[in-house]
Amino acid sequence: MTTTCFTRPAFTSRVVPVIVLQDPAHAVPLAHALLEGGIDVVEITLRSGAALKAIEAVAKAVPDMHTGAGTVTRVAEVQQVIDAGATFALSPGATDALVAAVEAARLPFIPGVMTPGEVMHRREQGFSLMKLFPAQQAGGLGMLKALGAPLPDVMFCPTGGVSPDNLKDFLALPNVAMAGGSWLTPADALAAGDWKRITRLAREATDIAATLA
Ligand SMILES: O=C(O)C(=O)C[C@H](O)[C@H](O)COP(=O)(O)O
Repeated sequence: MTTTCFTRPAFTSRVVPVIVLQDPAHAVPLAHALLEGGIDVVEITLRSGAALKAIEAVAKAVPDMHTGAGTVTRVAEVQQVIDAGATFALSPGATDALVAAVEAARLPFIPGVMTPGEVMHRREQGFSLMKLFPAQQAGGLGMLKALGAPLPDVMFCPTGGVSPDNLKDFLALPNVAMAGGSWLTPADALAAGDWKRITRLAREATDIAATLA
């Protein structure tokens, strides 16, 4: 068992916002808006130049938020996100070098997978929770049901094509721990500082998840 794999994340939300921030000043108000909507985890992706500063801001100013770094695809990024204050990392895929780096750094990590072979490879390395990406394009609900038959001990966070319309179906599957998506933090809402809209989107998602509790 790797020491970095997730068995059960510390956060309670079954919905993970996948966030691309262009302005680090948006990070803290966004985190508060999500918390107000019942979401206590963020995946701040390294898909913008503001990402590390945003991670640092939330980690310092919003202790109730579990701050994850997303789109961690390079070994050098592991220490960068740790230094910024991320408490865990996620990736759209994974490499053995990246797994070795998070293992050495003891950073909890959710690797991305898309095929049964990749799932078996990461399970062999001790991971029991994996990001199915791109979830919808990879087969969505049917793919998860198919994976669950031979590999029932692996849990997934489907990401990619998840929306309020299919969120309940994903979360209802026995091998889905939580689901991620960008719909919770629309770029226009971030740009406008429309934090009430962000809270509404979060509450909508957490209410959907609560129907399955
Ligand atoms: O950046 C990463 O590390 C990724 O894993 C990609 C994101 O998860 C998807 O781009 C989210 O997809 P949507 O929710 O359909 O917008």
